[in-house]
Amino acid sequence: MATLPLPCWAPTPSPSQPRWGSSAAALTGKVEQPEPPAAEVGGAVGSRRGIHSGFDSIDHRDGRLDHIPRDGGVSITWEDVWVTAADGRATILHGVGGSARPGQVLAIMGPSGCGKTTLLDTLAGRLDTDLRSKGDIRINGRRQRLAFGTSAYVTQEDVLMATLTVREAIYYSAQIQLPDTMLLSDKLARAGEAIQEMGLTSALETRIGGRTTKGISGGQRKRLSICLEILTRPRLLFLDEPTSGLDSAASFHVMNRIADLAARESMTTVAVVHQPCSEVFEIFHGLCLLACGQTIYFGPATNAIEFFTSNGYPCPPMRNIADHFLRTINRDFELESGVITISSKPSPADEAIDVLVNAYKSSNTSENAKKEMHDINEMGGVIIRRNQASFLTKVFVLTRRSFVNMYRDVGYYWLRLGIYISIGVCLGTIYYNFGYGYDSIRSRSSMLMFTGSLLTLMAIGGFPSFVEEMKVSDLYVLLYIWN
Ligand SMILES: Nc1ncnc2c1ncn2[C@@H]1O[C@H](COP(=O)(O)OP(=O)(O)OP(=O)(O)O)[C@@H](O)[C@H]1O
Repeated sequence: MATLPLPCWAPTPSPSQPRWGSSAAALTGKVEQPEPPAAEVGGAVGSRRGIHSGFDSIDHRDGRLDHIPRDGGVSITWEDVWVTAADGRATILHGVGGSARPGQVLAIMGPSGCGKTTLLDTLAGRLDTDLRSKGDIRINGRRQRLAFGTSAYVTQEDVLMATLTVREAIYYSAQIQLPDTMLLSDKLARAGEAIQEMGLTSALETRIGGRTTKGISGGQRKRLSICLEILTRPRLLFLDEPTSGLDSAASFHVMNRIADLAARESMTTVAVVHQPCSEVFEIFHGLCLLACGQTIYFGPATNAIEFFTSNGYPCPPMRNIADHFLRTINRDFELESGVITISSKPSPADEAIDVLVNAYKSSNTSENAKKEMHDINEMGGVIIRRNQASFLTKVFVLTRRSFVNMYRDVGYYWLRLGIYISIGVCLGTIYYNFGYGYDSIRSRSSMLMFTGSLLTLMAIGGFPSFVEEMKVSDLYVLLYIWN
């Protein structure tokens, strides 16, 4: 075999996976799908020890992964991605590009409305139907859909069942998401690990709560949402504002744990982040800075400040560099504050965006980013499909969860039961002993009519609970069917 330069995150050669097997497959267009060992597919806790032993050292700050697990992780590249509204009136993303590699955390930052969530949705393949995208998005060098269980997405809005406790939410989720080949004790152990990783031990027995009932705090809700998604140890994790609602210490711990997990499990993490504190910013390996749908900077997070300084926007002393980036390119409030007038020249932020976008296009950073994309695409890689819980397990666990939910919902279950019993007693009293004559036929029909209408009307009362459950179920649909 010809000696090719070894990219920094190439898998350690082994008899079961030759170093260049996947790469060669990508180049020839054939994908070799070696039958993975059962433990690896299932992702059992026991198997994770095996995976861990597959890599010795990971320096996750400079992104060099000297050894990665045999299931070589998932890289994603995107080039010249455009997103427009279906009616053609607005262009949200203007030809953005970038890449993310296993073990790394890529932060997408930018002012509000610049297209961060749209980019995340485009990469995750869950763009709104009223938006159109074009561009070249590749998973391990190929245009392909992600196999089951490969990716997870934590949405901005936490979709959780209000009546469950934190422990129940995680345990039910573990039973539904993890494969039947995994022992229940292993599933619970995996859930325990995720609970510890997200620092939820103290809130385990607290109800989640919702609009009407107070439950866990906003920060704990966010951590719970992340916890539910990392149970399967996805290869690709998309996070939309994982630190919103968290104080700076909690933000740091959550992001730090996600970065550790990414490094340990060779997980590729792409996160939309709003205004990180300096400690959190230091955790990011890569930074994708957007403004008005255009790339201001894409490259190592550590080099971003140098890029701003060399283009005339140095960070003032004692200012958080993430704040500095966002302040420099935020034009939203300039109109209101009178900086922009109809006749005036471009505002300072418009000017900065213009300078930085052009500077980035002609910079070495942009060249390096393109080279990196090319290298990643050349590398290829095998995506191992994961097993999921069987249909029967899902039905059983979801039914059980639904009963627990209804049983604890006083309005939905107990109040309705009380109403049914009272109406039953009334009807029984009114129609008691009405005999078997011709007259009783009319009485029976009117009673049946009344009971039928009542049940139909009462069913409408359960609609809000049904909507809540649908939201949670939608998430599962995304997780299980969309994948
Ligand atoms: N379905 C849509 N149709 C038309 N425009 C849309 C649609 N979805 C989003 N937009 C617009 O696209 C722009 C980018 O939206 P997006 O949600 O990606 O921004 P963002 O950077 O994530 O903002 P924030 O940080 O406030 O969440 C916004 O101006 C928004 O109004």
